[in-house]
Amino acid sequence: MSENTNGSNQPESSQQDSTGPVVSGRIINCVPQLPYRIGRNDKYSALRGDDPSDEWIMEPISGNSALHSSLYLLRDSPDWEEHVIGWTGEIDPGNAFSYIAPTDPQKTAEEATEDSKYNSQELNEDPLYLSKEQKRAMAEKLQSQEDSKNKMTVHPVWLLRRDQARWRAFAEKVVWPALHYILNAPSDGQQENTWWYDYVKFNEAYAAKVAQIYKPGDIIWVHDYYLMLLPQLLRMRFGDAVIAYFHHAPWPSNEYFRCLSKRKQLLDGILGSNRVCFQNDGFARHFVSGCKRLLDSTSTKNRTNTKGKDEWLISAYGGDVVVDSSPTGVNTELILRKAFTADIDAKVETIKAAYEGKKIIFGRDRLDTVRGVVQKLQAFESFLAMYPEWRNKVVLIQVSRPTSADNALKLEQQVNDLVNSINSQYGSLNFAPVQHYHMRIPEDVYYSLLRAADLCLITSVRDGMNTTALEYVTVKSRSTKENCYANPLVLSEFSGTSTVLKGAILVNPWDAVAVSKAIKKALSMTTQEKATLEKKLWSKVPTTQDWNANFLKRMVAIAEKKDSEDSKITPALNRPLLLRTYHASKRRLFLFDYDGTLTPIVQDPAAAIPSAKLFRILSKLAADPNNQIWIISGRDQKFLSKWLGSRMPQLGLSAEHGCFMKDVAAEEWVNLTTKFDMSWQEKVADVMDQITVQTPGSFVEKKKVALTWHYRRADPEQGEFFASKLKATLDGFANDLGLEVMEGKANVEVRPKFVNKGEIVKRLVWHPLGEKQLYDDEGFKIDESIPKNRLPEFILCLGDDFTDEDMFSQLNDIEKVWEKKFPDGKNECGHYGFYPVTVGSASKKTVAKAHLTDPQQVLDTLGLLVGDVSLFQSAGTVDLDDRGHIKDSESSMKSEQAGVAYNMRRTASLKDSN
Ligand SMILES: O=P(O)(O)OC[C@H]1O[C@H](O[C@H]2O[C@H](CO)[C@@H](O)[C@H](O)[C@H]2O)[C@H](O)[C@@H](O)[C@@H]1O
Ligand SMILES: [Mg+2]
Repeated sequence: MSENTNGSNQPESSQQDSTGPVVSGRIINCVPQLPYRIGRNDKYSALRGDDPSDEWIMEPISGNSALHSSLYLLRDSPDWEEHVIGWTGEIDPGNAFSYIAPTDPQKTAEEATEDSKYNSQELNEDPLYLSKEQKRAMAEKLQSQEDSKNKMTVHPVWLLRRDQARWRAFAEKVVWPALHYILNAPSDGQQENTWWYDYVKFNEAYAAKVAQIYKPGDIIWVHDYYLMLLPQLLRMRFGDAVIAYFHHAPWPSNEYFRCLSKRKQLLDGILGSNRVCFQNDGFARHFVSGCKRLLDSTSTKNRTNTKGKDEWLISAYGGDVVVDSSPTGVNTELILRKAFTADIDAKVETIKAAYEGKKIIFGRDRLDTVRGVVQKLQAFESFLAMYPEWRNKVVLIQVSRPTSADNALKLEQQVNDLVNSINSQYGSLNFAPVQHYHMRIPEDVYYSLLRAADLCLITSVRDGMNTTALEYVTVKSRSTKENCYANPLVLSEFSGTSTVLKGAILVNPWDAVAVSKAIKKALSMTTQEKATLEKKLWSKVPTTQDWNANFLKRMVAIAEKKDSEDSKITPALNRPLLLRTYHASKRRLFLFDYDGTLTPIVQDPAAAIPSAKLFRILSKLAADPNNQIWIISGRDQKFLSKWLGSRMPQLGLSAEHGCFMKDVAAEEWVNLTTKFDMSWQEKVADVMDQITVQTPGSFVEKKKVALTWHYRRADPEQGEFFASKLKATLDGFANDLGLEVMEGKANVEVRPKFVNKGEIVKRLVWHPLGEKQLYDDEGFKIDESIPKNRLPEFILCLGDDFTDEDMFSQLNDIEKVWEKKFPDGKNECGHYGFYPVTVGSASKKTVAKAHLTDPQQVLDTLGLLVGDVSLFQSAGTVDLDDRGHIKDSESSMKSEQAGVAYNMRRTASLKDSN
């Protein structure tokens, strides 16, 4: 199958008209980790001669209950065939290696020492060599964990290198803190770069896995911040795919998100999706705002449904990405079934009896800084201080799940100190008012505590969706003798859950006095008040069933709509493919816009001068005699000559949006507008001057032909307002004068209509590459007799703005002509080597076939072509082996050989011990 110029391995036509079914009925769920823990069973199973796959145990893991219950419900749904792709998590090698050469009483001390040395080295070097057969056996075993009638197929992502925690590092140590309003300490960034490298590879491993099973019409559902790059990696491969990204965690204000060094790459990665969904409107709004500020995206807002939910359309890279919210829920049916059994009734009775005469406040949180355990304890201490009448009458049972966070020990210490302080002040020999359990508790104990509780207290300072709150309200909805029906919930207003349980007693966890008052209020509520509150909350608990159904319903609608022409998504440029085509071609033409493409946009137009890096890369490109480079800009001749032409005469230049041209290696400029009446300039300048007076900070750039009104330094709202006013005024007479009015980046430009960047592109492409440009007074005519082998065979055209669309559409038109004229002239990838690529997302729609995020990515991409930047630095599409090494690299081969050797030794050792 041929690859098209954006690198999808679907035929080009399939990007235009969907070839597969709109929806296939299959969901590919990409989750950060499979819902199982995998580890060695025991060291003896192999010795017993059992099947090697029996050495492994796989057990369901707790945590992330919303996501896991969604996976299980979809598995049982008659409407969908579910595929789950997920990392195995850290595989526990257990004691596996001690039996390679078990200590043999017959051996000498020296031999035994040798053995243990050998074994410990093995363990340290790579405890996780699994042969292909073992991996297959484990995958089958994972599959068989599910019941036989299920329709869920599990596809493990194996990443078996040493230090398996590396795969989490960037997500957990860099992204997670920013999402939770925590700023990391300043650093030289070296370690972060290593983590980033692993993060990219982690995402790429998923992309490779999806590619193995993807069929047109599948819905790909990517979950959470470990996989932010995956949507874009998939978009590069499957231009037509229906991709959703659901962000389970909170999304921060841009003031925090923008502190991440990889902020643009992360946003860019997510925006490969058709839909980006959050737990609530607030998070979605922050995301939209971040995209506007960091990527220069535009957005429109719709109020979509009767529930008053907001929905945005972000125009990113030429396509519309839906941004909305849909809170995850819990499986209320299952919870009620599990929480109300005879066994749990008995456990509730026991708990109640243990704290007879006392009210039970319950909390269960992960022990990290954002779950607010410290705040909770401080508030409880204040409560006992403020309300002495409650002393000895209330107990706080706090279950804190351990974490491996860097600061876990410090936090544990702080929590222990607080618990000790409260218990020593307000407790006695018989009773400690805080019962703190720093552990995971089994599900039955958890349900028993939820049922026994008189109050649930959640004081997190930041979370996406707190399922404990939802589970508590669910359990309290049932009235039984032991259940303490309708007991209330005190909930932090900073928890994502507060946006769905708006009726709960909401508190600011930073205000210990307010929380104390809320505890008092909750504990003093009458039965009637409690029942009313519970009724209100229970009706709002989102269920996983509804979440799945609504989410997928919307995705189906998006899949159906995406076929309409106005909602195409432009994928990221496939740089490996670009590089391949570049190397395989000789007659190469580069057509570059300048501002916003080769240089970043800055406040002052005069300050946007070329960087040393740009010169270095352009010089290297131009040094290859097969390359011809043109800068096609809105800038005037003076600027282009001064900053580019004088330093690199080998560049071709076009100024003022196609009004002037200077041929490659020539000195003189040619004016293509000599025959045009220029009296319009005065009229346009007058109108612009009037608007300038009304818009402080704005100014007019008067070029030889074109005029540009700039408002970047004006107040943004005022600038936008007067820009549209100016455009409307100019549009009123532009057509009659043969002018075009263009809205650019914080500017409004006017030039004669008959010249544009597209006309220049037409002239350059329909021209024997390397020959002098000829001009005559009759204007430019296409010479269709030029043989294909003298025309360019690689054209990279880059531009960021509205005016650059003329270049892209010209290339698209020429491509169509060539399809007819040179049907056999395609390259080995099945196209003509045309790469119309937009930079960023200033214009809402683009006819470009691919995008690059910003000028930095442009330079990286050009650097890639001249060998300055490695493929990896230029980001994306590196195939990995199962251990996370780059496929076919030296380290991959070494690792493979070591694995084979290891397995041989192991087998021999097992034989010996039998
Ligand atoms: O076709 P281009 O090479 O992209 O040039 C388009 C216009 O770019 C310049 O203005 C823009 O860039 C400035 C510097 O970053 C920025 O301050 C301004 O807000 C942008 O509109 C230039 O001044 C114009 O003459 C070009 O037509
Ligand atoms: Mg530009």
